[in-house]
Amino acid sequence: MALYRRIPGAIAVITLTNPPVNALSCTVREAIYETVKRATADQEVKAIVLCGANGKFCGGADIKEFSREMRGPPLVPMIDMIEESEKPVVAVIEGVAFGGGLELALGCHYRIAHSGAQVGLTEVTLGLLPAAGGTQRLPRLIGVPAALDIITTGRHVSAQEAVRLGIVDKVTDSSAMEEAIEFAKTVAGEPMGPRRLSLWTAACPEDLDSLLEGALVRIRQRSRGALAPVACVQAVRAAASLPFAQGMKKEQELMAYLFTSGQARAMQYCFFTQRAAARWTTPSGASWENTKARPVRQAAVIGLGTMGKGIAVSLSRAGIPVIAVETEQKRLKAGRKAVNSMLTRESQKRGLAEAHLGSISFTLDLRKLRDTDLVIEAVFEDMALKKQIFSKLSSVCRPDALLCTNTSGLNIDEIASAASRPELVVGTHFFAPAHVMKLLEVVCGPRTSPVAVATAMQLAKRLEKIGVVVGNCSGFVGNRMMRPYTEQAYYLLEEGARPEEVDLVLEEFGFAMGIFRVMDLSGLDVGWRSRKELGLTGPKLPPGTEARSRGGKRYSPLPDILCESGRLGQKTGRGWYLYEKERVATPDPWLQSFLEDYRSRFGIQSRRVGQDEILERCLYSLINEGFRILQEGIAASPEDIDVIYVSGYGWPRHRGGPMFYAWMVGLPKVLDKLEHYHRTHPDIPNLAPSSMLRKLVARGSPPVHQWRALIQQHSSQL
Ligand SMILES: CC(C)(COP(=O)(O)OP(=O)(O)OC[C@H]1O[C@@H](n2cnc3c(N)ncnc32)[C@H](O)[C@@H]1OP(=O)(O)O)[C@@H](O)C(=O)NCCC(=O)NCCSC(=O)C[C@@H](O)CCCCCCCCCCCCC(=O)O
Repeated sequence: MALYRRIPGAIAVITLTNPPVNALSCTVREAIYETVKRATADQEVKAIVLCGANGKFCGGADIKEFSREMRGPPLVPMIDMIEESEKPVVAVIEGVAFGGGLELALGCHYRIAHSGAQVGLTEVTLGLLPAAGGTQRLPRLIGVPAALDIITTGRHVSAQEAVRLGIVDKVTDSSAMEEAIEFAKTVAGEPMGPRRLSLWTAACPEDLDSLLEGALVRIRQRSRGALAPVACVQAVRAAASLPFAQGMKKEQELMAYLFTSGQARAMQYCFFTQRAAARWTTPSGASWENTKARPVRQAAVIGLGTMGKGIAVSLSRAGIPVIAVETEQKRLKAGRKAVNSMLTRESQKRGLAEAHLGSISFTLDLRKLRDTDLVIEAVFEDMALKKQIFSKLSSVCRPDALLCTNTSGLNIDEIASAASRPELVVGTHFFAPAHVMKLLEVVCGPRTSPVAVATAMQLAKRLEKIGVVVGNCSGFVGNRMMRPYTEQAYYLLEEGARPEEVDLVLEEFGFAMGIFRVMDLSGLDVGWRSRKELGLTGPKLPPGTEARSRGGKRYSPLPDILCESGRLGQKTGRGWYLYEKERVATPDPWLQSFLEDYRSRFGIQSRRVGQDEILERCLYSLINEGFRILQEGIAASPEDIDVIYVSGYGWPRHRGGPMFYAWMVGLPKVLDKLEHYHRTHPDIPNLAPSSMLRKLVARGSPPVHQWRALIQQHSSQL
């Protein structure tokens, strides 16, 4: 609703009241209409102040209403009505003014913000564009270039920047409300015509076309295939070139197109699932409701390799004092130098005062950890070494200290078996670079206690990461699903495709990088090491093993052969591509002839592999593994899998995540295609459709949010 009150000085105050973010729901819009009409009709009222309850102006349109039938008064005429008011309307921006919230404020004649407030036209992050006049009013207010940036990125703009750009008229460190009331009194009675943005012309650079073209290039690089940012550019072009009324018409047309696109639905799904994952409930019933996280006042990181350094920086940035441990003086010195320079860069970039950083001390002595609340071990992926460390930690640390292992796939239960209190052992799978990447897989072993999970999830929040609780299995959720996906990519090369063809298809789907470019970036030796560990190649491989088969299943030795010949990716200048200029991947003629030789050596008839087949085999095998993960209870819900993929594996947000995408494509189609590919390749068991997928198809392919109820509770590993 919106509350109305009259205060001395002939001011009407209208307060949007719809916790938690004062979203513009049907009821709120109705109330705004009514209260603005009342204020304009009241002879005693000379000016109107519009604010939000609980220190937040407005989080925009009510996103939940987008999936229902639209009811109530629309936003556009409501904002027009405010702008047309002869009495000045002053918006008080505290907390946030996002999306429709900022559009509402742009319809007001003045905007006064608190210094801690943020504004933004965030619709593009939901697969939409600002469709309550934002694409037309903002360019008129601050000029086309600045508005284009804000509208196409959806970024949050600080109050300081907002006043510099002219989005708000004034910023105050004290009460924005009091400031606005005093200000409203001074402008009461003035003509409002000059304050109506719809009457302004947008300041436009001479080279408008090249500005817009440049924006489209950046959009293609950042989010290839996403419709919303492109529509935003078109809407801003309309603001620059058309009268307001025609620009508004264009805005509405573009919105209608986006609104009914699957992309908007996918991105709104991402918005809600990310928040649902943070709420953390497991099928076994553990949740925030019944479990209290232990406070973390001091933490330790063991190992200052790439991951350990990033984790130490993350902890410090969250204001948590850290003890960093290494085994040798030389490594400790190098680690300290690297961490300190990372922190300096971080604080310069983010404008963090040193006082807000947690202190970091460096030591070779594990006994210094006796008072820490939480330890994150981040040494190499070596089970024996990790077990040795956990055994030592058990004797050194406090009995209630949480012991975390940063591993990308080792068995948490086995690591916990070396600790005296396995219930306090939890996996924390950070992603590289750990101080940048948002995802944290919180891995529960069979003995991990709810308190340990809650503490790790609370830590994720403090580190501003997206924590997702997963069960213990090789590769957990994310890496486990990557395996069949990567394997399909190798098989496609064996059958006739080229790395650049596979990558192009995946990049057109929306991944920032295709799988072969990703492998070159992270180093082919990472997978090689783990295949050697598993005895799939290298010295542990039994003599006489067939080159292209392991345990009766198809196997591709292609990546092993590349590694053996020293092609480890970008770091050696050669991998699946050639890197003559640093980081620039070019197709390598050597690889092409190597693949031809390989095919003829193994009698493989090379064929043209179509784009559909590339996409379907790569994605559906990954999705199929997702269904197996659900069936085994390794993930609590399909939404959790999708959050992991969107926030940690570059799955395009406008495709919602693998499980959501499967549902959008149609589960019967996914099943049908998997059956087809499995018939064609019976030696690839990953292509055999999982029983969970069959079950969902048999039940009529219910929407994703209903799958959780169908997952057998008793199989849950969580
Ligand atoms: C605001 C935040 C920054 C707050 O962050 P914080 O961390 O404090 O809290 P949470 O993020 O956890 O949120 C708390 C709680 O609130 C829920 N929530 C947040 N925002 C909204 C919202 N806008 N609507 C509904 N619910 C919201 C959130 O889910 C949490 O709930 P939970 O149950 O999980 O506790 C942060 O929340 C944030 O960033 N929010 C999103 C801000 C945003 O992006 N706003 C833009 C919204 S879209 C918009 O405004 C569109 C406008 O341009 C209006 C367009 C007009 C529409 C007209 C439609 C015409 C369609 C025509 C189609 C015709 C088709 C045809 O022809 O048929």
